[in-house]
Amino acid sequence: MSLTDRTVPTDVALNTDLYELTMAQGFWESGLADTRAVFSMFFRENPFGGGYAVACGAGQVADLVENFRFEPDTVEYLRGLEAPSGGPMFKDGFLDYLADFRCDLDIHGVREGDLVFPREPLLRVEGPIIACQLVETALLNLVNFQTLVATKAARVVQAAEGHTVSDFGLRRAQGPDGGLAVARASYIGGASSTSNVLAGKIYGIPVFGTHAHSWVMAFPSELEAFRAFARSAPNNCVLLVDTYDVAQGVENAITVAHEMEGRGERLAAVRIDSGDLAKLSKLARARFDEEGLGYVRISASNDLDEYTIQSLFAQGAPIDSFGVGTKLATADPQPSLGGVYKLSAYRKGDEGTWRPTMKLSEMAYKRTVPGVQHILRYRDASGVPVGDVIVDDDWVDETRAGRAVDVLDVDTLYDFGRYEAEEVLVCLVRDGADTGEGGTIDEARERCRASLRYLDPATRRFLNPQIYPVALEPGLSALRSRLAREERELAGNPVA
Ligand SMILES: Nc1ncnc2c1ncn2[C@@H]1O[C@H](COP(=O)(O)OP(=O)(O)OP(=O)(O)O)[C@@H](O)[C@H]1O
Ligand SMILES: O=P(O)(O)OC[C@H]1O[C@H](OP(=O)(O)OP(=O)(O)O)[C@H](O)[C@@H]1O
Ligand SMILES: O=C(O)c1cccnc1
Repeated sequence: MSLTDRTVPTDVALNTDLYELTMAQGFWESGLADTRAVFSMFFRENPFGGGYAVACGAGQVADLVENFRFEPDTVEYLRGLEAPSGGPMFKDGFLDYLADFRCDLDIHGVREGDLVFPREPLLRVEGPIIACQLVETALLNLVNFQTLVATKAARVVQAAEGHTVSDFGLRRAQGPDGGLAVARASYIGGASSTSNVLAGKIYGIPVFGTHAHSWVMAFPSELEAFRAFARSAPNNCVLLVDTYDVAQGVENAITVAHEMEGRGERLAAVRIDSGDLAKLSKLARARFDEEGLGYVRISASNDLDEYTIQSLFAQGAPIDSFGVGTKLATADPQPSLGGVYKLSAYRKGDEGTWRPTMKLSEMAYKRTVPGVQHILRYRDASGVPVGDVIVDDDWVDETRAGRAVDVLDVDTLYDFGRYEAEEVLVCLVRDGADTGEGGTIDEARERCRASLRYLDPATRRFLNPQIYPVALEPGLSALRSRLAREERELAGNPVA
């Protein structure tokens, strides 16, 4: 695998499921390739039972689209594929088409670091249906995982109450690409640094590290190990004090801290990686303070997540920073966001208007939202978001401005008329080219911080958070009900 300045592998066009190519060949052969389509990428539930998700991945969408090419060696690989019942999988004419293919799409998306809620379009992809279909898997792959991890990171950072969090997850991440995505998404979600040096080089994320137990075990005694580390890394000295016994480890760190002071240096911190982190951090804090070493910080690690960190502070643990690995990198306990990509409108030939489409599932919960959707976020006078409304400009009910109908329950109505609204989606890609609206990861990180600061604490809390209103503009809601009725009638089941 080659790693470049993006997380997506170089051959982005093949970073897909086979069926996208099979369908693309079908669209090409049926003369449908240029039918205009709109797809919406969304998820149905906030991850981790929380009240929000942090959008992440949109900043890399333009890069993906601009590099979406079928290079000659890729085309030759596809030419060599055999269908299960014999013969070539792909036709020569289609492969010639792919060789000249340009991903001529317009893509709108929720900016990285912005909050996003169930059923609203995280991405809206518009263009020839063949191009929309070909990018499906790669877009989901890019946005699903990073949104999940950015949300996890935001929760961990929220629990850390202003104390720093470092991503330590590379060793437990889902492969090298997964580790990079974790570092990037964690940083956007609010982590201050990563132990992943490649992520530091590629994305400019600050890197941070201490030392392992093996360092201590490689010396005849812990004190000698600490002394050698302090000599070798005096400006970056964090000593791991739990290899044998934390109380003794702290005493050894105190000895070394005093020796460092004699050389005009400072011990930065100690790290505790096992045992009762509340009890041991209090012990360490008390001893450093008694020794006039109040500047030595206390760092903790060991299978941490938002709940353990919250509990540690509830116990009064004087911990200054956290290293969080496994549970961040694997988005424990929810391994996937479950984001999907659904056709929401299409337009044939030179038709001037879109035909909205929806998927009517047996479960109302799985019913999609039709149309060319965008999101209005309403805020109260102090900037707190009070609700999001999904709008299709072609289906607005002018008589009910500011009103909205809950996305899951048509009997729940909202009136946002007295609030200010802002557009949530930005145009990331226009005619296949980067608009520059994706922004930098530092901007995304700041956006996430600000968004969470404004979010109602009732929606932000971990336990039984208040559901943030996501609604449809009344015209779009009426359209959705009509399409559902028509689809049921077509299926011969008008009352279901
Ligand atoms: N005071 C505490 N309150 C709540 N959870 C804690 C506290 N101290 C530690 N934990 C968490 O409890 C879990 C288990 O801790 P424990 O001391 O058993 O570590 P361990 O993994 O068994 O130790 P080792 O790393 O030596 O194998 C970890 O997730 C740790 O973060
Ligand atoms: O606990 P995490 O959140 O995953 O953070 C990363 C862990 O990785 C390191 O130890 P490693 O797992 O290699 O060994 P250990 O568990 O025996 O300390 C480090 O000491 C952390 O405990
Ligand atoms: O630098 C550290 O302390 C570190 C990095 C990765 C995993 N565990 C610890």
